[in-house]
Amino acid sequence: MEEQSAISSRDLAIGFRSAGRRRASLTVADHIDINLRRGEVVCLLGPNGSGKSTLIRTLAGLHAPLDGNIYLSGEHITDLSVKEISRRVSTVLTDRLTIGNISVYDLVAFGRSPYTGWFGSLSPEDEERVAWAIESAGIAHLRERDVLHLSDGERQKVMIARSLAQDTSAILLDEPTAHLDLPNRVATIRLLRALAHETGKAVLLSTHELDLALKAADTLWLLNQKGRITAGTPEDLVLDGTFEAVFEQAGFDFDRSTGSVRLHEPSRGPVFLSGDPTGTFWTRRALERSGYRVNESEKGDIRIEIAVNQRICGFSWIIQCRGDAYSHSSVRELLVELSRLDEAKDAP
Ligand SMILES: Nc1ncnc2c1ncn2[C@@H]1O[C@H](COP(=O)(O)OP(=O)(O)OP(=O)(O)O)[C@@H](O)[C@H]1O
Repeated sequence: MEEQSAISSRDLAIGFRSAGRRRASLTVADHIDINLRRGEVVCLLGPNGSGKSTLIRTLAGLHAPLDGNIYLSGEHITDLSVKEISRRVSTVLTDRLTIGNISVYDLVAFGRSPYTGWFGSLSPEDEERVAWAIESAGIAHLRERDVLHLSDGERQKVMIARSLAQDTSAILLDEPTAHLDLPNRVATIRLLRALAHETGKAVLLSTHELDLALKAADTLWLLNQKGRITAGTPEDLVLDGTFEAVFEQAGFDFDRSTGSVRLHEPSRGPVFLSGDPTGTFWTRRALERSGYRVNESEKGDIRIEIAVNQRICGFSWIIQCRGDAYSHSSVRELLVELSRLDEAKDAP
């Protein structure tokens, strides 16, 4: 529904204009018709250089489009003043901070400038919003620190807090989790999802973390190397093969059955696993790393049953191979046994 649209584009072309006559302008992507709706988290994925940052900057009004139209809450971006744009869209970009001698609190408070003016004083409501943004981003302990002396991850969270303080209907973030450790990545994604789903904001974030995007996004925008965007629900794009196609290049092997990237070409097996789901999951990982093809069907010489062993508060693995059974109590033992069985099979 158009009234739910925070940002949309029609026949948009993005790229870089030449500075002089001798250089041609670079079209990064064109014919872009997207709709970023309130209340949803969209992850923008694409190979290096496909144009994710350029798209984010263009949609935020920070970079001029080559052609086409951008609408913020239904209004053409060129009909809006800079202040009106900054009340509708906030950004968290990858640029390094060039200002120093300013505290985290003051930088986050700058997020209120579309409402107060650069030198305007904060109202009690503004202060409340800044305090909420600092608390939500988990940076209360950094309030008085100089922004120049923050770690990359801390700075990233401060920029997210500033964007929250800006209180816009759309939040656009370029690789917001790049410098964050796993707990902070999870916290940031949870926060962004809560903002979208509970307060109706539209969230667009670019990332190279395929797994995170597949789990976090309500909608994926896949930008391929030819500048084409395909939008859809993550699972639909995996099942119809679009997801793999976008990253198609030698050595990239996405396993649709597990939703993860395969690092190793299987050369042994197949092995059939059954039993406890947690044990099966981790056993599969170890087997695939060791070059085994793990099979869904019961066909094959080797079958492994994984059970929870109450007596030792752990797991046990029973290998059934050519009429014999072998019992083991660790993945390491299991791998050694499988190697031995492999060698025995190949022996003359
Ligand atoms: N200032 C510029 N002038 C000319 N071309 C540029 C400029 N900045 C980026 N490009 C080119 O535009 C294309 C898109 O770049 P962009 O940074 O948007 O890609 P990206 O998908 O964000 O890449 P990455 O995943 O590596 O961060 C690339 O080919 C890049 O070389």
